[in-house]
Amino acid sequence: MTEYVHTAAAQRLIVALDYPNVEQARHLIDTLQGIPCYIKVGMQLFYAAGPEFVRELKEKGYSVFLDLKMHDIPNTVKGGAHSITRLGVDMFNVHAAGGREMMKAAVAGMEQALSEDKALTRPLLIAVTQLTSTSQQTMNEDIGIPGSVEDTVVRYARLAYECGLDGVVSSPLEGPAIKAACGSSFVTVTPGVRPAGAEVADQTRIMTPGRAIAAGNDYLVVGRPITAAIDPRKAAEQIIEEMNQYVND
Ligand SMILES: O=c1ccn([C@@H]2O[C@H](COP(=O)(O)O)[C@@H](O)[C@H]2O)c(=O)[nH]1
Repeated sequence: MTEYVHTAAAQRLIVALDYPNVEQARHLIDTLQGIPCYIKVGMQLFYAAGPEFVRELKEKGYSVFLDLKMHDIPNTVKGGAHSITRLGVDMFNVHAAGGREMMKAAVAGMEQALSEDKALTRPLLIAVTQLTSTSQQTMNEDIGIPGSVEDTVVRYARLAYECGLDGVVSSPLEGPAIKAACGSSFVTVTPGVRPAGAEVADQTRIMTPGRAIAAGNDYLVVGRPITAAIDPRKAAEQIIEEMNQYVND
């Protein structure tokens, strides 16, 4: 089989399968066949389809980000991290707002699963900082966190780093500040990506695919600009081409 033309860029695109059922999700997967992108399964699809669909994606050879954003007491998150790691996903997440003990418990749950089953590969465990739909005003006035979004995101990133996590979810705008604070190998996974002219919808902290990669972010999460496009494959390929201009193969 010939290798996909922009493999290095495609492997840094995470396509969000935000669908209500497996039929629609499978249809998109078929449409994207041959593109070596990451696939993200979030709450909508996981609550409808469960772990079986995650296993199906793994059997098809995809790298899978299970985006369940755990945020609960440490003991519960430890158990959740254990179960998720046993599923064999490549990336999963918790909310940094759950705090130090909760994030350490997530690491412990993951490590327990890895010690029980040596066939498992260690997933990336990342922490959500401030949702990309959250504006400066919302964070200050509704949520009640003072200061700038960037400072809050970096504070959460530092805490996640101290707890042994591999990286964070943030908007692409905060990527450079996170890397400066936590080091270049601390992974940034960035939703809030919109090609020029695309509908912004509920996202508030956004960047184009090219600028997000040029800013040094590791993975770009893209949902509706692909899933809601008239031609999703073409939309994905255009995004990958734009990313590719800033990726060193
Ligand atoms: O801060 C966050 C954390 C997660 N997401 C998820 O990423 C995708 C983005 O989808 P779009 O359609 O491209 O907006 C979606 O699955 C979110 O749950 C996020 O947007 N922001």
